[in-house]
Amino acid sequence: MTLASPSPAATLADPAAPLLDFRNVAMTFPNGTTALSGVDLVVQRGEFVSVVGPSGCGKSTLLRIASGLESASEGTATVNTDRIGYVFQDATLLPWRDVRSNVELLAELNWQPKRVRTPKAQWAIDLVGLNGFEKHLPKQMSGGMKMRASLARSLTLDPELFLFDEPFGALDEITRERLNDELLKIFVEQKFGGLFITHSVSEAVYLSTKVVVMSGRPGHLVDTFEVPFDMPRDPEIRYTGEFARLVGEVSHALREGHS
Ligand SMILES: Nc1ncnc2c1ncn2[C@@H]1O[C@H](COP(=O)(O)OP(=O)(O)OP(=O)(O)O)[C@@H](O)[C@H]1O
Repeated sequence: MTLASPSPAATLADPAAPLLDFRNVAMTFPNGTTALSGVDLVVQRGEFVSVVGPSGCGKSTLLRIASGLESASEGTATVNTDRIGYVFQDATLLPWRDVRSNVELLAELNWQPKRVRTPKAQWAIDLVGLNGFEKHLPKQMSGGMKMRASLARSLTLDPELFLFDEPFGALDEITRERLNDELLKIFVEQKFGGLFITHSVSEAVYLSTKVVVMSGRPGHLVDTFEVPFDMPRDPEIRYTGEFARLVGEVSHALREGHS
């Protein structure tokens, strides 16, 4: 699903400030479960940060706090924009709407007039490679196409901060790699800040400018890796020794943080 944030925990107006700035963020739910503790995390404009960590360590909770859907129980969670895109693993398109009207949905809910939202939706449809499929219903689309439509729906709001909760987790390997390349192309063009949750270390390294590794619950950051490969990223980088080495280092940190 794609969302525009209602209102993040705190917002600043300073354009030089990081898009997202978490300091010592902790989250304990009313039932006593502590999902996060002492999380410090910054996402700057033009940074693509992936988070990897064991199941249940609080990754989705982190995104929900960033989006304003949850409030941190301790620390400060500052988001320096109200233009937030949110893409979930499930594309959650409305089954009775075709691609075009699904993509227009958020703009419609944001009261954008049709003369503005229709060309904007077409721009987003073109950007994600769904040109020619505007009249297709979700039941006529593959998982990859639905995810493209979900991305396009969020792009209509020109997000400055894009939150991704395992968007490609349910897709086959080839479709996932293709969508990774398309997302990177959009990232390079649109220059948003990205916060991307994934269980795939190689996906994290391929997409990101920075990979952070979380410990088991309560989740906190145990390691950060700067990714040295240039943007736009050459797909062939995936098959190099340098790439494999970095994937190995992140996987090792993940295992250490888990034990
Ligand atoms: N609303 C809630 N109330 C109580 N506990 C919750 C709530 N939401 C999440 N939790 C718990 O907080 C912990 C972190 O959940 P979260 O979904 O953030 O983890 P995750 O790292 O995204 O997991 P996964 O990788 O399996 O998707 C889990 O133990 C989960 O059961």
